[in-house]
Parts: sequence; structure tokens; C-alpha cells
Amino acid sequence: MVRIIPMASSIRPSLSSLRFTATSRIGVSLASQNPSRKLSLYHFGSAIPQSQCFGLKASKLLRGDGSSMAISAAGNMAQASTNTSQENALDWVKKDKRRMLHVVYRVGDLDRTIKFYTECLGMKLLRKRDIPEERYTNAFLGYGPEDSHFVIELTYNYGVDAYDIGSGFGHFGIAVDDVAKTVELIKAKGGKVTREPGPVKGGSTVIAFIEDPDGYKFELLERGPTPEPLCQVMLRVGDLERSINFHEEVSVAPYFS
Ligand SMILES: C[C@@H](O)C(=O)SC[C@H](NC(=O)CC[C@H](N)C(=O)O)C(=O)NCC(=O)O
Ligand SMILES: [Zn+2]
Repeated sequence: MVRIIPMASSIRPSLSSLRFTATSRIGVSLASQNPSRKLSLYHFGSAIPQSQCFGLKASKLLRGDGSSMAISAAGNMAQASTNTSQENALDWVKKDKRRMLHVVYRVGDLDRTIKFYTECLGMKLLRKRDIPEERYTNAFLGYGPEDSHFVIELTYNYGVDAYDIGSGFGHFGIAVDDVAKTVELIKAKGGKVTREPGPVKGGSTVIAFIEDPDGYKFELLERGPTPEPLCQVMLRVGDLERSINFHEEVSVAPYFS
């Protein structure tokens, strides 16, 4: 039996208020690093229309032992969009309906995480679903409705209050208009700041790193207004080209280059 707990529907913005550009898509940011065996993420959900599914077997692209991966596209941090021109990106957004839908990960206290994400990171609680016979509860949070925004799907397993995040997971990236102000708010709420605001090493964009109550890292990136502040997931990979091929051929990110 699945118990759906309806949430306020007041957050559905009028579509005319949303400007869909390439930056309104979530990107996967990867950093090449010594591979480790720990995979921290539960899974990514993505929407790929049946007609666009590739015949490639994903397994041949991934290392057999399932070790994790990280590739850094640190490059020019100021560029919030893809390397394709803005016109090409807009054409792509109109034609290609594939997009990453959600990321799922496990937390030790659902209400504690919901409070942190809503009060410190400005997300909205979109819905909860409780499955007592499977002894777990999900909570969905994001910066807009699921039919147009990438969302975080938290999983609480009854009785499990902590997890080993592992070294494969890097961070989630959130675009904010004022990193220093956001960091001050997080400190005032008792949140943990692991890297103070300042230009990224090797670049010019102002960033900061914070941790949520379970220790998952969030990078705050100073950028202008965007319809999708939840803008990246950084994973550490053992083979950059292999991972790029996977994401271009099998996954849903054919135009981020
Ligand atoms: C692309 C942008 O969103 C970044 O995240 S770049 C931030 C930069 N990343 C790395 O150094 C990745 C490699 C590192 N060894 C790792 O595995 O995390 C970073 O963290 N810079 C630190 C800083 O203080 O600027
Ligand atoms: Zn990042």
C-alpha cells in the first residue's frame, strides 16, 4: 500500500514565467580521481522517449567491478551553459525532450533533511510517499514541479539513521545569486560550511561548499537567475572518456561537451 501525502500545489509557476534555456537542464559534472569502490548514489532517473532509446549496452561502457567515477569539467566556471551556442542550445531544448528527472539517495532523518533543504537551500517539499510494507518513506524536493524540474528524491529506511556516503559522490551544485549571504544563513541555522565563499581555484566564479545533515556536499555557485538552480551532480570517475561516451551515447546528456 502506497500512502501519498499531497503537498501544497501553490508552487506551480505559470509556464510563461519560466525561460527554458540550456541552463535550465541539470548537468553531470565529473572529476577524474583515483577510483574507489564506493558508489554513493542510489540511482538517477531520466526520461528517454522510447523512440530515442539507444541500442548500446550500458554494461560494456562501465567497469565490471562497478567502481565509481569522477570527471571535472571545471574549465571556465563562469560559463553556466553548455559549449554549444545559445541558439543551438535553445533548438536542442525545444526538440529533445530527454532530461534527468531525479536523483535518489538515502538519509537518516527525513524531517531533519527536509527542514535543512527548505529553510537553508530554499527548496520546496513537493510530495512524500510512505510504503510501510517495504519499511521506507520517500520525500521529493526541488525548485519547481516535477514535470519541469530536476528533483531530489530522499529515501528514509525505517530504523536506519546513518549511511557511509563513500568517495565516489562529489557534490550537488546549486546556483544562488549571493553565495556569501546564503552561507551566512546556513551558519545561522547551524549548518556546516566546509569551504568559505571565494573564487574557485583556477577560475573566477565565486563558490562555497556546505554539507547537509547526513554529510552530502553541496556546492553553492554564484550565478544570475535561472529557472533551475539545482544545476549539477559531481561524480568521481576512473576513466573520463569512457564516462563521457556513456553519457553521450546511452544516458541523456548528448549536448553537454
Ligand atoms: C565545475 C564546478 O562546479 C566545480 O565543482 S570545480 C570545484 C573544484 N573541483 C575539484 O577540484 C575536483 C577535483 C577534486 N580533486 C575532487 O575530487 O573533488 C574544487 O573543489 N575546488 C576547490 C576550491 O576551493 O576551489
Ligand atoms: Zn561543481
